[in-house]
Amino acid sequence: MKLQLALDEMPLVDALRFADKVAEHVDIIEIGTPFVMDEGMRGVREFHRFFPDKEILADLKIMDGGYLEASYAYEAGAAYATILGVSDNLTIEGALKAARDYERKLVVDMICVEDLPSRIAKMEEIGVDILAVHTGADQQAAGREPIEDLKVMTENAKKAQIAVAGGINSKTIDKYVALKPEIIIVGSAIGHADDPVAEAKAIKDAML
Ligand SMILES: O=C([C@H](O)CO)[C@H](O)[C@H](O)COP(=O)(O)O
Repeated sequence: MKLQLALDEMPLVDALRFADKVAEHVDIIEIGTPFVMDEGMRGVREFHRFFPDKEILADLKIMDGGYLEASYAYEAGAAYATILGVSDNLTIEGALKAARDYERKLVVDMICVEDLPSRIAKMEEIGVDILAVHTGADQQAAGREPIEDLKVMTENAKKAQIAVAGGINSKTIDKYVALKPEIIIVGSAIGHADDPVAEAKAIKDAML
């Protein structure tokens, strides 16, 4: 089980310093969507350069132009790029072709997918690598969390690896670990913690 640290809100230099502090507890470093919007692929390139031993994920949340946009992430050194599960199947197939051409992985973010079981089946038919259950920041603010969607995912996914994101922290980690996803994604709980190293360590320790 891998811990993915989502870096969403920091300027590049602050994010590099921050990641350096918590890196020993982290397996995948995510260049989050707001970060990518702010810095573009420079963020991906710099993290790949400074953290050659970590896998880098570019959270592009692709919605169109699957091959081209995923290629940007892989060219910059990302091991993973993300695409939205609500995208057209042709877009997902294009991004998956890019993943195969670059020998990297494609993560489908299932945020806002209404019929999870049927979309999971379609994504597995297309052959995507990883399916991510995700309760977004705005839904979190309305009191929602991803545990029920994760249960649906674990009951329905047959081949794809599973990731989960959405406000997970050291107090809630155990119930997510119990469902055995391959990747647990944590952003604000570590990024906003008084002691980010202790929070990252507590989360990673719960996964061991
Ligand atoms: O993907 C994310 C969100 O859409 C902002 O881009 C976050 O990186 C992801 O949800 C993890 O962050 P937390 O929910 O704060 O743990």
